[in-house]
Amino acid sequence: MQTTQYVAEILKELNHSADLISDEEAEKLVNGILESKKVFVAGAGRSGFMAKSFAMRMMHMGIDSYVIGDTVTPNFEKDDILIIGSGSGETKSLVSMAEKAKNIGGKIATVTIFPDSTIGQFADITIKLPGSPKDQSEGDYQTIQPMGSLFEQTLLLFYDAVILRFMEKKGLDTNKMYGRHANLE
Ligand SMILES: O=C([C@H](O)CO)[C@H](O)[C@H](O)COP(=O)(O)O
Repeated sequence: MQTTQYVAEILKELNHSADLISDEEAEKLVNGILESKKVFVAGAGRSGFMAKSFAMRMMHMGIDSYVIGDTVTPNFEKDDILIIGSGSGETKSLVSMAEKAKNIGGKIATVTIFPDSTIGQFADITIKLPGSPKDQSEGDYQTIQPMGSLFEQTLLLFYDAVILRFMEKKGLDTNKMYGRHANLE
């Protein structure tokens, strides 16, 4: 198959994924962000790249958003929300982070393929995305892509859709947001 045909196949998979996401669950995340003082995002590997993109757009909207692991990330407190994107819901560093955040008392949200996973059990808000985990022997979802690629792409699209929903609720537009974009790059 040619590369562009693979692009078309990936888009077909993503189109199908979009139909399987719950708006009710998504709205809980939007409201959770709205009600929180600071917003922390976390994810490992490729899921972590999507989290960084999400944090950047939240910053553009004027939200106090931070990526776990960055040097300037402050302390997590009771009024804050931690959003963990993890296909498997079992990535060890994220499990212990979720446990710690739970003990501190803030809100935990997770975007995952497996709501019953260990991270899912710590979460107050769970958004289930379709896809296959990185160890494809642990899922039966059909995808032509390796490991968790479909989940990770869906995660980025989902985060971008949450941004659009948030912009709609707050009456924000791209020009207002661009005013906050880094001007020393
Ligand atoms: O980087 C990743 C890998 O390439 C899988 O496709 C994962 O995003 C990383 O290992 C985190 O895994 P999950 O927590 O299960 O998303």
